[in-house]
Amino acid sequence: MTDAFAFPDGFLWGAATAAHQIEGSPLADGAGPSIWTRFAHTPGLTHNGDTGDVACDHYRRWKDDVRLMRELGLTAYRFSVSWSRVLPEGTGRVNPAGLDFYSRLVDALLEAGIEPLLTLYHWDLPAALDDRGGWLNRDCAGWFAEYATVMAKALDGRVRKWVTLNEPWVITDGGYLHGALAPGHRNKYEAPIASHNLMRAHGAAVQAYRAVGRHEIGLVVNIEPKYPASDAPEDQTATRRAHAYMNEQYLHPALLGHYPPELREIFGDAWPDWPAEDFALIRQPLDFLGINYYTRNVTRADGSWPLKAGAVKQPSATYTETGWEVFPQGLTDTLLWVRRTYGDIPLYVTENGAAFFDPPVAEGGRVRDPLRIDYLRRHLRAVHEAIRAGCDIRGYMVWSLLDNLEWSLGYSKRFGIVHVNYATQQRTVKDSGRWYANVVRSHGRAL
Ligand SMILES: OC[C@@H]1[C@@H](O)[C@H](O)[C@@H](O)c2[nH]c(CCc3ccccc3)c[n+]21
Repeated sequence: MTDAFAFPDGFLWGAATAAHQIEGSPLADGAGPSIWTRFAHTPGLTHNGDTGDVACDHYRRWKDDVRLMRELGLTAYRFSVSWSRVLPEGTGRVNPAGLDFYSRLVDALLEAGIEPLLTLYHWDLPAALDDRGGWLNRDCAGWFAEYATVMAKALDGRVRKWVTLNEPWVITDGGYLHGALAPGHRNKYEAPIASHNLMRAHGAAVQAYRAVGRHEIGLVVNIEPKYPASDAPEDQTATRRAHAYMNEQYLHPALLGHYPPELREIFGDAWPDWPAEDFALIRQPLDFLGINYYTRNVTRADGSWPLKAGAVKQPSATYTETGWEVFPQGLTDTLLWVRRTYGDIPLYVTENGAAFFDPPVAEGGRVRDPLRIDYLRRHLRAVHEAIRAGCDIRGYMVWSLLDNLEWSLGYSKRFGIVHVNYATQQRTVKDSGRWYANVVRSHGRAL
C-alpha cells in the first residue's frame, strides 16, 4: 500500500522564527537600534508596552534552542538576521560581534544536521536608515544590496537557502498605510513608494547575492486567498481588487515584471508612473518562492479605505486568537494558484501556524494544545494535496518554533510549538511540538 501521506525525498521539515521576535538584547555587543526598538519604546504602540528587549532571550540561549530543534528532529530552521546587529548604522561599518553571532548559530545548526534558511529582512530596519528616509528613499536598494553582500561573503556555503524579504505586503500595509507596525506611518502616498522600493531592494539584493553566492535565493510573501461572498458583480470586483492588492502586488513585479492593473485603481493619484528600468531590477530570476499561509478571506464590496473590500465572518468556522479563520483548503488553493499563475517555481511553505489560547504548563511539564495539532495536521494534509496535484513543494516551516513577540500584539499571542515562560525563559515542548516531531520522524506518514 502506498503511504497515504508520503512526502518527497529531501522535503525539509522545519520551524520559523524572526530575529526581533525571539532574540532580545537588541543593543548588545555593538548592535544598533532598529525601527522596532524605537516603535516598541514609543508609549501606546504595542500591547502592554511590550518590547523586544528580552523576548525569548535567544541571543544568549541560542545553543539550548538549537539543541531543542535537534531533539524535535527538525531538518531545517528558518530564521532572520537583525540587519542593525551586523551593520549598526545600516551601511558601512560591520560589527564583528553581530556577524559572529549568526556565524556560530549557523555552525551549530549544521552540526545538528539542520538546514539554515536565512531571511535577510524580517521587518527590523536599522533606525539609522529610517533616519535617512528608510524604504521611502530610493537609495534603500543600494543599502540592502550592501547588507546582502556582507552576509553572503560571511555565510554563503554554510547557508545555502537565502531569502531577501519577509512579506513586503505586511511591511508596507502595516508600516506605511495603516501604521500598525514600525515605522508606524499612515500615508496613502508613501505606501506605494515604500512598496516599490522594497521590491527594487529585493532585486538589488538578488543581484548582489549572485555576484558572491553560489546557492539559492528567493522571496517570501504572505498569501491570503480571497473568495467572493456572493456572485454579485460588486463582490466579484471587490474580491479581485483585494486579491491583486495582497497576493499579486509583489509576485507580479518579481516574476512577471509588471504590477496588476488594480493597483492604480486602488491608489489613484497616489500610484506613481514608475521608471521602466525599475522593473528590470525587480524581476530577477529566483530559485524558489516562500509562501506564508495562515488563513483565507471571504470578501465583499464595502466602503472601507482604500480597498473598498472587506471580510465576511464565517459563522460555522473555527477562528484563532488572532481572528483568522481555520481554512486548510485555502493553502492547497494558494499553492495551486501560484503554480498556475507564475509557473513551476520550487516552493516552500515558509510559515504556517496558529495562535490559540494555550493552558499553562501542567504538572510534569505538559502543554495541551489540541487545536494547534488539528490546525497543523489539516494544513500539512493540504500541502500534501498540492504536492499530489503537481506542485513542487520542497519544505514546510511551522510558525513558530517558540512562543515569541507578536509585534504590536506583544506577548499576548502564542504561536509556538514550544511554550516559553517569559519570566523564567523556561522552554516546554507543547503537545503540538511532540506531535510535529513524530510527523517529521515519519516523514509525514504519521499525518
Ligand atoms: O502573525 C504571525 C506571524 C508573525 O509572527 C511573523 O513575523 C510574520 O511573518 C507573519 N505573517 C503572517 C501573515 C501575514 C499577516 C501578518 C500580520 C498581520 C496580518 C497578516 C503571520 N505572521
